[in-house]
Amino acid sequence: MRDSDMNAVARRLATIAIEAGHVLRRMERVQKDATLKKDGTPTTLADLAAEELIIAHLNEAWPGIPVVAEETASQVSPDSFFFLVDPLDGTGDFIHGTGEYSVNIALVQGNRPVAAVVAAPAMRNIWIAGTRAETGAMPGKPDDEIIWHPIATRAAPEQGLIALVSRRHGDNATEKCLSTLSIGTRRTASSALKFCLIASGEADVYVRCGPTMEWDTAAGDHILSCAGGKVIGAGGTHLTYGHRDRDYRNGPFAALGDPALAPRLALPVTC
Ligand SMILES: Nc1ncnc2c1ncn2[C@@H]1O[C@H](COP(=O)(O)O)[C@@H](OP(=O)(O)O)[C@H]1O
Ligand SMILES: [Mg+2]
Repeated sequence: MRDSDMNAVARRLATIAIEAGHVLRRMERVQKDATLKKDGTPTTLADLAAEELIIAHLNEAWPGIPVVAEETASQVSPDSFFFLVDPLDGTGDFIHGTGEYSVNIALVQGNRPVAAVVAAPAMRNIWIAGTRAETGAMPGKPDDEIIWHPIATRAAPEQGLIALVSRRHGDNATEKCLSTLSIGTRRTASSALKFCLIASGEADVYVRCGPTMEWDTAAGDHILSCAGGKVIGAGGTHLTYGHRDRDYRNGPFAALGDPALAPRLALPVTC
């Protein structure tokens, strides 16, 4: 695949995420019974239904590219290209009805994402990136045309940064890290929406020192990076993907709208 194709790939990923989003919306009122996985996070029949649909569509569109998806990750190995899929990021929010859940799909080449979609079906928003980052309103029907608008991050203000924090998962290391920045406002948000809000210039920083998985971050990382931001791990380097050896766990990271904030942060090396 060529670089120039990635915007087309992102649009195709959007149609798949929208269809999965329609499945999730239909199941919102009826499928809230959760089972807890080994890591203590919940999963529902809706996670499984959306994942099955996404894998089928990805296999049809790009046969031969492995799909590493949250609920079935152990059955697949990454290759030079592979997809990372979270069919329902923010399952807790899906269950509790806040609407702040998302469908995340990223195409990874080597160890970095090259095309991505984050769709928030209940909020009716969608974000994509190939080589450029764009947003649109989620259509009522999967085939309806989307009007895409370019997005960009904002320069960090000297004082009064807007920080996004997880609604459900906080920890002391994250708080310590945030205390080194001049945070003016804290807003809670769930799932990969946090990356997209920063990519759209609505917030400045999201620090996460507690556990997350590669499928939670790859799509948001790429959208934010294409919008002018950066997602860094300890040492200020980009996050990398495809680490089957560590069961696709991320280390601590910070998502920044303005990469100039990076030297002000001291992330711990492990979660
Ligand atoms: N103990 C843990 N181990 C691994 N991942 C965890 C975790 N606690 C939370 N997460 C991740 O955090 C995500 C939710 O993020 P947020 O708190 O920002 O909404 C979950 O997404 P899922 O709902 O897809 O499982 C899950 O992947
Ligand atoms: Mg999930």
